[in-house]
Amino acid sequence: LIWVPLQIQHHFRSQGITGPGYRPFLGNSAEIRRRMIGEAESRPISAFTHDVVSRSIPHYYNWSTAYGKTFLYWFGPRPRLAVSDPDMIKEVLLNTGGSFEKIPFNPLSGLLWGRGLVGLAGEKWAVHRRIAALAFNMERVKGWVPEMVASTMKMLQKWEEERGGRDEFELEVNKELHDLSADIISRTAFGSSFEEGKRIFELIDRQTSLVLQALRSVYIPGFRNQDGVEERLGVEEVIDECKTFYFAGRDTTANLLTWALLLLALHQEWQTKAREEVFSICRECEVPTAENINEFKIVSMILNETLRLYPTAVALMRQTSKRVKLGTLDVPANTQLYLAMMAVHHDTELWGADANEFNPMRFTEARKHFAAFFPFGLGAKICVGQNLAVVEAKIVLAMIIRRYYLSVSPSYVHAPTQYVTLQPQHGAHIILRRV
Ligand code: HEM
Repeated sequence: LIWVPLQIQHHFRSQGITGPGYRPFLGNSAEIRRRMIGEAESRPISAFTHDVVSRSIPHYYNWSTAYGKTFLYWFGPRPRLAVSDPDMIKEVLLNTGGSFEKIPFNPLSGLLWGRGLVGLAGEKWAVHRRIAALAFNMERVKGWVPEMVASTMKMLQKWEEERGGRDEFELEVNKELHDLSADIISRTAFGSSFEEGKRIFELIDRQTSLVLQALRSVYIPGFRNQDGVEERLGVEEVIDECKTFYFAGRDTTANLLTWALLLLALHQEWQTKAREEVFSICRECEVPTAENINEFKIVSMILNETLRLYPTAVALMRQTSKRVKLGTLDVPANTQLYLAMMAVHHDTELWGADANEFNPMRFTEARKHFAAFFPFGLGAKICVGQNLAVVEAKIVLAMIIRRYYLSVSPSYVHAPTQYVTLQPQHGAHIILRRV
């Protein structure tokens, strides 16, 4: 617990990589949690700026300022290399030689995730991945558009009741969008609705074995592999995947939509542009359809810019399975890698001097670097629910801005915080006025 970490530290120092220094047993974990995150979370950002890296990932911000973009810190006795160089990130995520693996879960998280796609490795992962990719392919996702529209309609009707004839009203949209996102996953992937599934989700949240009985309506297809043999998941495996989709898909999509609404409420000019686009596309049909999903160019740019500034996944983790070369570095086996997505997305060297500004126009230009933007990950383990998330986000955003003008409420406190995903610590208070 002391000798090996010091040796590893020395190994990195001899290659020019320094960091906060190993502390026996806990490493730097306590410092991160108590001092840096605790301090950052106790203070909101005074104005609604998008220069939020220092608040959202304070340990990365403080240490990269002190030690450089690549530095070494300690998660308990495990070395963790923080990386924000896009070439190195590309090397890690696109590697197919098995040099970089996902970090195995601790037993508690393993209970929740362990046997689903997020926690699996090797051949088991490959089988689950093929089946999940089929379940979420674009054709299938497009077929779910009427379900997404129905869920959103239901939410908007509730909002109208809330408005109760007033010109304008205030809403905390983060909670609303979590319920909506849960409803959409249940209707599409599980074939039930959030109301019906509420009890199921409570049970999942508490990790009880009753999940089995509750998820009867699961539909996850089989898959015929190259040799024509059908690959099917067992009931238990399907249940684990449903839990995975529910957890991996609900908060991420809900928070993407929350940040997008907040950004449009702040940047009125883009709200107007987006609304004009929605009106011009959905002229005859009141609501978006599967056919016009691809026509939402401005809405897409806005969603990308939202994911750049407020990436819901924040950072990706891997670990080296053997001694590897990463860039010019010689990295020992079992080194964890913290791929600082949020820092890359805000990097002025990659995005220009206005990297902290909201400017969806930047997505009309070719990107400087392949790995400058990776909100859904890259390579073989790229988000399997990306199609669902993007189609859902376009539909929900289009339907909301078609119906309401948005502005930021004076009660909104800008405090992006990482709680698994990136979320507004004190909620997202928006004032809505009927269009
Ligand atoms: C805005 C919404 C979303 C974002 C930003 C997002 C982000 C990500 C990222 C960054 C990864 C890669 C993790 C890694 O490489 O370590 C990932 C993987 C994954 N995502 Fe998403 N996700 C979103 C929505 C969804 C949805 C809607 C679902 C399912 C219904 C989903 C299911 C998954 C699964 C199962 C994986 C693991 C894939 C694998 O290991 O093969 N995600 N997601």
